[in-house]
Amino acid sequence: MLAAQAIHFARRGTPILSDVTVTVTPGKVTALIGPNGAGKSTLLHILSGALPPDRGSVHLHGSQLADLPRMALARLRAVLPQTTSVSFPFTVLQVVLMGRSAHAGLTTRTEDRAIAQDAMRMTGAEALADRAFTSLSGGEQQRVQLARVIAQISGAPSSGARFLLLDEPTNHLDLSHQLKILGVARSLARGGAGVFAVLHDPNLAAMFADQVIILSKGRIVAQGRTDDVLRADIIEAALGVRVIVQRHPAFDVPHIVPVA
Ligand SMILES: Nc1ncnc2c1ncn2[C@@H]1O[C@H](COP(=O)(O)OP(=O)(O)OP(=O)(O)O)[C@@H](O)[C@H]1O
Repeated sequence: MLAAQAIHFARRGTPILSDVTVTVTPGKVTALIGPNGAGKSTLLHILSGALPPDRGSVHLHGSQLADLPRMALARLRAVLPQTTSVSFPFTVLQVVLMGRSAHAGLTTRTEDRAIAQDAMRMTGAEALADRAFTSLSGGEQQRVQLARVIAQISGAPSSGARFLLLDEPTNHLDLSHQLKILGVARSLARGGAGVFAVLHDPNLAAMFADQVIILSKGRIVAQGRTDDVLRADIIEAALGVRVIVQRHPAFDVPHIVPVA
């Protein structure tokens, strides 16, 4: 279990997060949605341990994040940031293998290479393995970074569930790859991982998440089962868009139609 309790965070005296309590549950996909500037990335950074909250606590398997050694933390949770930069022309395989450094240090074992290959296969990046990362398109780079974080939490069983924290994982992806990547996230969750994903499209949240959290102006306005949270009144109040919520024609999930 990865749990943030009563988080408060401010920058230069401006509150960014106020009294935020969330739980990322192993076996489930939790989607975080909310308008631009709501504090979603900030919350993800706090959940990852990269940013200490001003008040409140974050626990992973019962330990305070700040008490976990960095390498142990890196083996238990991987983070896909909103933007990543690789300036040296590493190959795609080298970038994905960087995800294994928390397990193998600077050496590459046969199993790390196999895990990297598997992760690249999952995200449709295997054909790119020998390309220079810097030569890839935005969507290709995103799929490689996703393979890197999947590789980071793969491998021999750990003492507890692992967590994937994804900030807009569908960024730059075409529709086919959006569905593929979120399908991979869901199957990793079905395999026992806890997945926390910042998403902008409530329909993708409806299709792939088990739980949805809506953040607005640094406060949680709704959280719970997808069906309970993705309601027209809640979405309209939080996102400021008039919507009609129907049932999806193909799946038993909400389908949100914006009304201009
Ligand atoms: N380093 C910083 N210094 C000052 N303000 C910051 C800093 N980082 C973020 N903020 C502010 O904190 C607020 C929340 O930012 P955050 O990136 O968490 O929002 P978000 O919900 O992820 O937004 P988006 O959907 O646009 O990515 C915003 O008003 C942002 O301008």
